[in-house]
Amino acid sequence: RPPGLPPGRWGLPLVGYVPLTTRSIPQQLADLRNKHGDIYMWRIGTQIQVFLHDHQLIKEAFTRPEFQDRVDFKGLRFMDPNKLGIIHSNGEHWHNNRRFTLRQLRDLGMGKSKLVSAVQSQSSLLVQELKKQAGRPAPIPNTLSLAIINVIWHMVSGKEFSLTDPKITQFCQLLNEALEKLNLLLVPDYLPWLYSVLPNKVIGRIFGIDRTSDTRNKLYKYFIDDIEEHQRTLDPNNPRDFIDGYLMEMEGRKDDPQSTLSEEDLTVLIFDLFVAGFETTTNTLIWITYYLASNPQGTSVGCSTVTVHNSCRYWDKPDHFQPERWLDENNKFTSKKEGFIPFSIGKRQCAGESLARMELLIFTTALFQSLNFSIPPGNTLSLEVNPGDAIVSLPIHQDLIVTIRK
Ligand code: HEM
Repeated sequence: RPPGLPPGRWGLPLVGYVPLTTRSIPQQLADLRNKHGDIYMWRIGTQIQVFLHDHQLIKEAFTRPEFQDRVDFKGLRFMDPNKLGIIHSNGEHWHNNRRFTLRQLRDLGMGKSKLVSAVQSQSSLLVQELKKQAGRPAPIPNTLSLAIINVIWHMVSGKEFSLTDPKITQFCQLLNEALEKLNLLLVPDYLPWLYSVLPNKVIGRIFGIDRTSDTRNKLYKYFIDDIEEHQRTLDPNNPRDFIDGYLMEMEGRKDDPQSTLSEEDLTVLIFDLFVAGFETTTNTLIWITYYLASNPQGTSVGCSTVTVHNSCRYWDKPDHFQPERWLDENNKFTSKKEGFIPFSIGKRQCAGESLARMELLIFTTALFQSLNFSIPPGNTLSLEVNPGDAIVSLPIHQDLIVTIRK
């Protein structure tokens, strides 16, 4: 064990600390925090992972350049071999794409933009769909995922799919498949000695790398088709969307040897926007319906997924649903609070925060203006995190009853 490490879980040689428990990852992190304090480590496989649990500490660390680069996960290279786009890129390449993405998201989502109208129309379609299941126990329909996908499509390429178009259903399935496989794909990165005992081909087969590449190629096909169509129809005096913006920037810098812009990079960047913006927003909305179904008096809620959000240091009764904690002394809503960092802090903080906040506001308002959500009689609703996922805090899929508001 190297010196200077914080306390925590070390575990066995080669495999590290493997938790033999049904407790979810956030619950285990909370246990570790209670035992070891604000900084501790967990050796997962042979990789040492250090966790920080204090708002100020996180801020101090994540705003420093040393914490800006992504870990070089081999598993993720199967998704994106050249580390393009924004999520896996580093250095100048990442910096350029991040600046471009933030600017585009700001310009496309401003004021009463077409993007705001797209979010409003997708939320109305979802409400109509939910009305069809009024009065009977049923899970939140897949339409929610399709609506969130459509918002990102709209931003990226100025259009959206009809919800009955089989192309969007297939796209949604592919995206879910790619996201589900991410956990498995990363396993060999935590057990790197596997590469010296097994041929790459066998590792590829066991950990789903082959199948993930296939899923990735099918998803990329959607983006490549759209990029080609935009190249044919681009009017530089009237940029329509994210793709047009990128193509114009690429053209403007075509003689610049420092430029990192390319069609391939744009394809990965679009994929990254879906990876980062789909599951997060969809599941936050599902959590909102669950919390409101369990607490019919409630008015608004922010979904917290990390241990800081459950720390008594910042929150009185952190595990209680208390929407009034978001009101200041003058009863005014306040969205910024010490101990609330759902979009992270610092250099890598969420690039889509403004879009996500706009979507959450419009969808939540549309849903709760027309509908009530409740727990089916005789059932209980679990607000536990689905233990199967380590990356996003997924809710467990359960039935709710939708009632139409008079
Ligand atoms: C409720 C919804 C969302 C939540 C809670 C959320 C949260 C986060 C968090 C915590 C990170 C930092 C991850 C890290 O440590 O590297 C992140 C990164 C990112 N998010 Fe979001 N996000 C949401 C929605 C969105 C949306 C709608 C988009 C855009 C379509 C988006 C785009 C991104 C991108 C591009 C990054 C990577 C930034 C980089 O590596 O520089 N997110 N998000």
